[in-house]
Amino acid sequence: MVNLVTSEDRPELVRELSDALLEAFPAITTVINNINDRPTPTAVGRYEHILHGPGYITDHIGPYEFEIGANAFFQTNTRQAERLYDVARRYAEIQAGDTLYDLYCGVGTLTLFLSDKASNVLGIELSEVAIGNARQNAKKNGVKNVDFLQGDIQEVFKEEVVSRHGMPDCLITDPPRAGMHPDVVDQLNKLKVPKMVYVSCNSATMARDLKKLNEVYCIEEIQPVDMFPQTYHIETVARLRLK
Ligand SMILES: C[S@@+](CC[C@H](N)C(=O)[O-])C[C@H]1O[C@@H](n2cnc3c(N)ncnc32)[C@H](O)[C@@H]1O
Repeated sequence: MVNLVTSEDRPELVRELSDALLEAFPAITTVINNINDRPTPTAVGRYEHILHGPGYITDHIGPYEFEIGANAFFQTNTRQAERLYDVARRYAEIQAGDTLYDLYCGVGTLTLFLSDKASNVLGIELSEVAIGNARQNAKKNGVKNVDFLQGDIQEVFKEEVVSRHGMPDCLITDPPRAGMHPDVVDQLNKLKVPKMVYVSCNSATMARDLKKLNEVYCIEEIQPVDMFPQTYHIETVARLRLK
């Protein structure tokens, strides 16, 4: 996948560049143009044009195949991602009939990975592209016991959602580097989920959130996973249980 991020929407220029890239690198399967006309250094545009191919790539984690758009999150180290998800699965201790929530679910990776034993799984995610990919990924992998909600966790993860989808027996949270918004942490403390698994790529914000969650939950175990070899970055998984 090649994602051309431009500050202007100039189809005649990007088309020429896209054609040249496709000729020089025949292995490219899809080319996208994200138009970011805001003064921010981000690769996620306000909108995108698909210049070539389906607009997504596919990758595998465990037995599952995932479609991934340019604006959707996917773990960069696919081989280690399976190990990370194995730790999350071990910590979640899902029993037959369990209801599971997957907050910040991306393209539904953990949602599908943990769906086999659970009775139903709800994934919540901000990115429209990622949630579109997640729904498609569930269909593609024949997983029928999952549901996805698009929106900001802070807005969406409210009592109405719990009354509609059922009280979770276990909840996975895998927020971005900034960690969880304080309101989301408060909501988790209020909800009193029996088991929780917190996956994080930023130990500092995770420590901040765990300190608050520790008012209501015991932190039973923490396992680092080396997702970023040769760097000081580390992914961390924590197992929490209601006190
Ligand atoms: C670290 S990724 C985890 C994705 C997924 N669990 C995985 O392993 O592939 C964090 C995800 O949170 C989403 N996100 C960021 N802020 C959010 C918010 N306020 N509400 C909902 N989702 C959010 C991002 O789009 C991203 O997909």
